Amino acid sequence: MAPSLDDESSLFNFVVRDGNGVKGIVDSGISKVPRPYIQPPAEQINKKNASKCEIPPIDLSKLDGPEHDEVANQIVRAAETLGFFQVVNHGVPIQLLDSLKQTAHNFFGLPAERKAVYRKEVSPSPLVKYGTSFVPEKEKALEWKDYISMGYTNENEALQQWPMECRCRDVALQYLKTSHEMVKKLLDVLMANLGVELDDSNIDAFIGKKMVNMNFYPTCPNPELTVGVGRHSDMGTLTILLQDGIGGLHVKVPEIIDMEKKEEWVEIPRIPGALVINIGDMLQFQIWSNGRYKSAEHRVRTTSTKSRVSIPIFTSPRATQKVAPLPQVIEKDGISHYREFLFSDYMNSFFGNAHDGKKSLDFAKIN
Ligand SMILES: O=C(O)CCC(=O)C(=O)O
Ligand SMILES: [Fe+2]
Repeated sequence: MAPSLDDESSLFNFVVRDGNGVKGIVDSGISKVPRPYIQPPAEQINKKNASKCEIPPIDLSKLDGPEHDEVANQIVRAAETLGFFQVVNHGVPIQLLDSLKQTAHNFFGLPAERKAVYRKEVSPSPLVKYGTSFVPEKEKALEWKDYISMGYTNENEALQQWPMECRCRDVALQYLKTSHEMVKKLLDVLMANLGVELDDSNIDAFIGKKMVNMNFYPTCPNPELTVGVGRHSDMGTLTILLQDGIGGLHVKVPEIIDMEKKEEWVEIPRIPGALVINIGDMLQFQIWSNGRYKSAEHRVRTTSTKSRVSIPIFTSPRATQKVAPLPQVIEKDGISHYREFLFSDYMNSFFGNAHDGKKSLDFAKIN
């Protein structure tokens, strides 16, 4: 039944509690966004303001050849400046990227009751969660996004617990497997630059946990008033993101001395076959690198023309991992900008609050 969009508590129940999501609102045939989705003016995104981020994609296949050092430098430089870059020839089959996008559209196209069984409160698995917005109970304005997330620590668990609906489990597992070598290579380069050698004994401390999300941003009648995702940085180590041809991922150029457009929002261009890589808070490495690598603030604009999907893999330490700036880095810097903490405490703080730019890092900052 169509919700009464004027009554905010019945709208909330329809979207969040009953699992209809934003998709349900759009399917009910609205011509303007309901009030709870209208962002305060400071958070609204003016499309005309965002210029394209012109940095060319990095060819990862060259890491294995004579141009290794040059490519490694490009990766380090990107991590130290924008905190975002794109890669091509990354080893994930292009056909699989197409299947992932199609699967995401198929899954969110299912009737609400088939998706609602994975809502956190009723999900048959603690690894699998279907939801909408980010932390709807805490947000002043809701985000125009539905998602399903699938946590991964080992293959058996994933095979048994991930949803088989629309082949979600199979394509997401393939995505994880075929991207693992690339993640290792990127981490290897970024760690080597900090003086840390990555091997089988320490890699889990950095990427022992992974999560594949499928994000769905339905068409929005008033893109200028809403956000798909509000300003945030990712909390983990490295994020690998597949976006489609719609666009709308905006990144804030950090306040650093030698880059044009600082403090401005730039849009990450859509490059067919490319994957977007970004640095998360841990890696900001911010923490492990003592702030040398940047976990950039980003957000997503909605559009009125077509629904958009994106499929990130979030890599992070396991919940029980202690995290602090690396001794090799402290020795060089002579000062530590972050205290030691348990990763589960950082996660609780991150998921316990609405998106608020880079405030998440305050949890660990030493002032
Ligand atoms: O959809 C996108 O392009 C980005 C999504 C994002 O930032 C996130 O899920 O953390
Ligand atoms: Fe993000």
